[in-house]
Amino acid sequence: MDGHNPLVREALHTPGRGRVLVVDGGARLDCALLGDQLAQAGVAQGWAGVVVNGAVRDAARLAELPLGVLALATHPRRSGKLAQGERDVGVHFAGVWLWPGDWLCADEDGVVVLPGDGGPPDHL
Ligand SMILES: O=C([O-])CC(=O)C(=O)O
Ligand SMILES: [Mg+2]
Repeated sequence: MDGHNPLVREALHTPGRGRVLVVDGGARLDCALLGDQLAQAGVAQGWAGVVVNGAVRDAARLAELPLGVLALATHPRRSGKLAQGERDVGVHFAGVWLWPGDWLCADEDGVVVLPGDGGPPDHL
């Protein structure tokens, strides 16, 4: 999504049903794709967590919310507001593919991915 977060906003305003939102921000560290307002919306919609391959902001407030948030870094600058990017697709970062339907187990040390039934297409 290259520094723009409207798709994150859109996702977190839909029912989470206990799921984790995975956001591939291309490891950009110069703007925040998530902050306390979007995280609060995610809590209200029943999301369990957000994993961001990029940066977040409002870190002190994020830490107080009942939402698991993992990111590469914090950065105070808000992201752009163009509706760029894709939703409900596989993403590849940190050497791992993640697919819709995979299970994520996370703690303070990191994330383990367990394959779900969404799976990669046969050609991968
Ligand atoms: O508005 C944004 O782009 C991110 C943010 O600070 C928030 O969600 O509170
Ligand atoms: Mg904010």
